[in-house]
Amino acid sequence: MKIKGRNMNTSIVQTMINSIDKPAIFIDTQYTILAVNEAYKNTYENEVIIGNSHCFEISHGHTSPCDKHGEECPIQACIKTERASSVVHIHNTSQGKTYCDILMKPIKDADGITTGFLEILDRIDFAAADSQADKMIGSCDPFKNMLTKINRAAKSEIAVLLHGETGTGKELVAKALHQSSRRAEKPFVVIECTGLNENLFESELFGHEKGAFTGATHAKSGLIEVANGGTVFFDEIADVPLSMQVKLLRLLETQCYRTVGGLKQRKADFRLICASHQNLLDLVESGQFRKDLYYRIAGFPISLPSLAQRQDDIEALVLHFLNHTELRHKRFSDAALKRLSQYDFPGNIRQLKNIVEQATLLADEDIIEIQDLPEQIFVKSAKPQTLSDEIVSLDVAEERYLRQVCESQKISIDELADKLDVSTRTLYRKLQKFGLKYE
Ligand SMILES: Nc1ncnc2c1ncn2[C@@H]1O[C@H](COP(=O)(O)OP(=O)(O)OP(=O)(O)O)[C@@H](O)[C@H]1O
Repeated sequence: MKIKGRNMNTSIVQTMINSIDKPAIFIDTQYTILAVNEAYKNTYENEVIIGNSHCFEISHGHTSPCDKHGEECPIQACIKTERASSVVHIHNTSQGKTYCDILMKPIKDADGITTGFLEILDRIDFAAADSQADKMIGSCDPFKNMLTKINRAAKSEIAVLLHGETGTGKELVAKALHQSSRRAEKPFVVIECTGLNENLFESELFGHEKGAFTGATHAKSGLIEVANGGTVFFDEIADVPLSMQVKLLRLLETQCYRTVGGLKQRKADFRLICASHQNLLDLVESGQFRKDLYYRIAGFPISLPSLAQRQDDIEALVLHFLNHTELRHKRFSDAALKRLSQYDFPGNIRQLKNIVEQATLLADEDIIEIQDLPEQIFVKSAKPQTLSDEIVSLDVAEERYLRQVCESQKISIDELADKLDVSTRTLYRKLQKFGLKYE
């Protein structure tokens, strides 16, 4: 990328910045702010001095660029790829630490030389790095990647398909999508697809007229009508019976429906979000889910990471759930937190929440120790260990592998050391280092 110093028409840039309805700045290649709009100034407490302040000083209170503080710098990505780049950062705004979806665009002159970068901010209000009521909590990379997708999808009407193991937060994400959308003031309606037979599904969805079937003593509105103008969340969409899938497809394609026993066509107006813990493409392959319906609902697929992929977030989530108990003055000991971070949580965030609630009740003292954790933590999970895409240090990989071996092997410690190709003494030393026991 060809880069030029600070030699450009700042009044043109200022006019461009002023026309942007989100907080925006123009910065030169040395991170100095050369133009700023009112929305940006109002976002931060730190005062912007044109030609003097650096972006990282205003947004983070740092004295050097973000990549020197363990965060990705979107300017570096722009320089590398010569294209716009985006990243999710936590900024110190006038409302405290706030997630922001940052879009960075290189600005070139007539000769194709980059004269600086346009930074546009989009606040993400539905998430926080540390405990805040009614927010999604987390800060690890898989969580931040998910936030970007949620934030982008929320701005459009596209049909979103959420895929994640049970308890990973699919309903919470669906609510965040709704609350960040233009439909936020309208209803958010959940349709639990599990256990609904064909008749029930149709009358729940579309409503029924008086006398439409035995027991229909009065007319009843369907959930599609209740959701008018808002969002409908179909939870566990894979459980919709095949015979009903075609009716659902017709509703989505035509946005029209009839109540059970009714003749009049009604117009539906809702944004569609679906969720499944199963891989729908596998179900399409095996003929259990209609391909046409799949492509209709999977406009924008979002995968939710399991808690095992979010080990760095466990402590923040523990504190968050603790804050929501009546015994919020209690604290988890370091050892108890470490034990929690070693467990792989087949029930994901919901299970962690339950465990925190149980442990606060079980602990007689204000400090919650390992022995206060519920027994399930000490029972080997049936979930097979697989290699994830996450890159961890060799030290962490060694710890995880040893933990897995300790839980699964029944041979003597000498035999185990032999198989691991270390001396028994070395094995004991490693077990001690990671706080593991081989029994
Ligand atoms: N990032 C998060 N921060 C804080 N709480 C969370 C987060 N994600 C999920 N939770 C909480 O975890 C619990 C489970 O979340 P939710 O019901 O949304 O999961 P789910 O994937 O829809 O579960 P299921 O597949 O069983 O329907 C809820 O109490 C929710 O508030």
